[in-house]
Amino acid sequence: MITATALTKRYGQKTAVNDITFSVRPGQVTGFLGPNGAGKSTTMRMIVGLDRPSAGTVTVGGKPYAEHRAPLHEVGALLDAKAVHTGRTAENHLLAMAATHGIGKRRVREVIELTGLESVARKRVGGFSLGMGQRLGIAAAMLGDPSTLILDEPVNGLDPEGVLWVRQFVRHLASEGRTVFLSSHLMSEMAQTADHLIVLGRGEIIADAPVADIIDGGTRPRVRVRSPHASQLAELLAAPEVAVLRSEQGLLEVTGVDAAGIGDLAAQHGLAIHELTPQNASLEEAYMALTADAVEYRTEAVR
Ligand SMILES: Nc1ncnc2c1ncn2[C@@H]1O[C@H](COP(=O)(O)OP(=O)(O)OP(=O)(O)O)[C@@H](O)[C@H]1O
Repeated sequence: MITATALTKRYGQKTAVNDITFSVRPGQVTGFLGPNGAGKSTTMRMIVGLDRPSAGTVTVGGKPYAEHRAPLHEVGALLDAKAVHTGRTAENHLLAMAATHGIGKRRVREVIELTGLESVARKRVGGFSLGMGQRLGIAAAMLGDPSTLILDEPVNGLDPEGVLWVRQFVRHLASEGRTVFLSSHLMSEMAQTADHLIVLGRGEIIADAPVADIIDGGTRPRVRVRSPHASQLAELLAAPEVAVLRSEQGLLEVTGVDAAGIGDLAAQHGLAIHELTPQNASLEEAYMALTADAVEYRTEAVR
């Protein structure tokens, strides 16, 4: 369990994290989202004691990170996967880390197996692919068999197989009752991996809710309608609460009426319909709507 209370971090004039209060609960995967510069990494660094809060507190398992006698058993973190001594082999890197924390060789072998690094364990980390580096970072985070895992962008740059592996791995960790807190910019991945989301914008919390609630709350259901009478149908659908978008000849994207309503209306007027598909709301859309006011660098639409 991670508990942040009125947590604030200022760098000179810049307030990176502004008075945020949240909990990350055990037994589920909590995603941490937000535009670039929103304060995610700063928050994660404060959780593991790498940055000191300017105000407020953050605890893991009831205590600030630094007050745990064996912090690696409490929290495992992957914050910068590239921050590994490149001349060492993966195994030696893990053995060195284990030794400084009183962790035995057996656990090193276990985490190597757990993260699928057996075949490359004796190779130098300098020659590792990004995916292998991420696995090694996760192996290091797992060394102390911690009850809380904090992973900053664990799927960054991974191929689809690596992404799937991370997803299954973190879901498994949560199912064991651990607290899993991870950040990512990949919305579709987050939608499949996380149970709960905390969304940050300009250092403040803009959403803290189950994934399903965020998706439902941020988007209105849409229906895709294909008809040779699209124009006529669009006129019939016109109402203050209805939005009809014409993206191409014969195709309408309708919000404000469900598929049954559209189908019935078309039938009443004898209009043929060739397609009537309710569109699934996506986390990406909900996220864009939520963070529209919080992005530092807005891009113009590509024309
Ligand atoms: N050491 C520092 N000194 C000064 N400003 C900093 C420092 N670290 C972070 N910042 C600023 O604090 C803000 C939050 O940065 P942070 O890296 O936490 O954001 P983030 O949400 O992790 O972004 P990204 O998605 O780009 O990784 C940014 O405006 C950043 O420039």
